[in-house]
Amino acid sequence: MTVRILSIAGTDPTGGAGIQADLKSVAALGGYGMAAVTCLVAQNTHGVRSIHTPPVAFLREQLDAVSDDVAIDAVKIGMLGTAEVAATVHAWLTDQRAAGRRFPVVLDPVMVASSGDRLLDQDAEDAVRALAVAHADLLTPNLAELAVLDGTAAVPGGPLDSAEDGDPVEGWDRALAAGRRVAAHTDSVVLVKGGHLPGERTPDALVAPDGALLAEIAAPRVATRNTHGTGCSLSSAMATLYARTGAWPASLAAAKRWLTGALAASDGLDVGSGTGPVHHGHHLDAAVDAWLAEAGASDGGASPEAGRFTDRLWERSTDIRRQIDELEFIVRLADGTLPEPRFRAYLAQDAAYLQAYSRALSALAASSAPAHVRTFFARGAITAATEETVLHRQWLGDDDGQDLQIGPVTSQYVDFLLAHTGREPWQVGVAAVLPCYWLYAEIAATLSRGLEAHRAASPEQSSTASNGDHPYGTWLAAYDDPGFQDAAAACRALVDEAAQTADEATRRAMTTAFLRACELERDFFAAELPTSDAVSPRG
Ligand SMILES: Nc1ncnc2c1ncn2[C@@H]1O[C@H](COP(=O)(O)OP(=O)(O)OP(=O)(O)O)[C@@H](O)[C@H]1O
Ligand SMILES: Cc1ncc(CO)c(N)n1
Repeated sequence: MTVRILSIAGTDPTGGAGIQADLKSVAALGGYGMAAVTCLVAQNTHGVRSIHTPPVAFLREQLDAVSDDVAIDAVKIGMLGTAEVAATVHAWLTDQRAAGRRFPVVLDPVMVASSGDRLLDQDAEDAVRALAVAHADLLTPNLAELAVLDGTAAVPGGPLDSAEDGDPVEGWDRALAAGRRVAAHTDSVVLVKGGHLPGERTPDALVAPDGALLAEIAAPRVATRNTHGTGCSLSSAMATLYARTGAWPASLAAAKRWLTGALAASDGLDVGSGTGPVHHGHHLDAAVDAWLAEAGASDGGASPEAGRFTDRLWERSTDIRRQIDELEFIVRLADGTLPEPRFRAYLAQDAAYLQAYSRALSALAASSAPAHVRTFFARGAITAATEETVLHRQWLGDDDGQDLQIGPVTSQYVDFLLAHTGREPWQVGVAAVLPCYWLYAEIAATLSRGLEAHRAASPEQSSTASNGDHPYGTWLAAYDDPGFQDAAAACRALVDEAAQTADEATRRAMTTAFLRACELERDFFAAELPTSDAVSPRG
């Protein structure tokens, strides 16, 4: 059944936060969104300009108009602004309960905007606390709001003590402790959010009134400044998913997956010049593209000449790239905790892959592509066959790979490349090999951040060895090399050029080949490999 979710919140005319973000989030997660406005906020991605609060009697009329007519499956409460508004919502909820209408209530205790602007009167804090105690099932404060609810905003040892700077682990422990106190006091589940902690991780956790830790999720921090409205969006997502499932931990797991994708795709939006919004409907792009393609329209509805073809490829690969970033293999490769046999097994497959890859690039060098494209890939074929193989030999010893068992993903990827570079138009071939350059260049950047964190954690090593004592430091450094990054940028430019010479059907084949290659890159990292003796240790 489609769940009916009512948001009670303030507005954001730029659509990134407040009620506008709530409606988008509810729709993105398959719910039916409704909204009653508490106050109108003149704001944009730079901050709040002014706030207009209509008479609260009118808010009550809006709420009654909804509840007199529609069965509500969950309520999300956002910005309340004043004590009077909070009391009005409080009274409406009390009347709903008295009338026997029970629905879950998610309260996002909005107090300060991400721009730093205050969104709640000082004297309204008590009214919000009272609302939390009486009616909330889930509270979703950020660290600053948690400190206010906890009454420890300026207290040493409170949750804010190490926010933004300081030790993230210690800060997270303090936040969890404050979350437990607030959960007990309000008899609500509290979603403790680590978005404002320093460091590479953005942990989130659910704590119950009895102090139990119901769930903890350590998602990687998405490198973007576009975080406007993440709190609004997450709390609406939680209301929608809980109405569907009745389970907070499952709701959080699904909501975080969606939100991480929305953050990752936010750079594809061009909304405002400050702290931009997230792309709520990022997962819908593919469906719309498919409908348009069926209708005979051009890719994505945009004219083929508008923007770079590879920008759209990048956007379409957002989900796959996020899945790669979240792979245990990648996370542990970055922090150096990947077991060495697993790394060696991967490299052995990669060595086999590179030999075939070199043949695929040679096929492009022998294709009907323009001369400068053919020379680029002729050089690439040599590089793949030599430099990268040398790197592998450092790790795999003199093992020539004769008795190596080629894994199923390796053969899939190799077959895919050889088929697309030999038998398809050259434009499709260059799109098929692009992920091997571009995704690796991007992942290398992510991994080298892991390497830097590692170096920072063991400074005494970094002065003597260039890569600290990170076990895979030399390997990581090779892909972060400027030469490799340049080759990736050049390959991307050739794909853009290829797209300009291609007809619509070929462009579609290019997109399909690129996305398939991205999936194969993901599967290659994720493959379960036998850590067999066929891979002999380095001599
Ligand atoms: N850069 C990021 N990468 C990944 N997740 C993030 C990032 N920034 C915020 N989040 C996530 O977004 C959610 C909202 O967290 P945050 O603590 O930023 O809330 P907030 O301050 O209430 O948001 P708002 O900016 O809307 O006021 C959390 O799940 C948090 O982990
Ligand atoms: C209306 C509204 N609610 C919440 C926030 C917090 O991001 C905001 N900026 N605006």
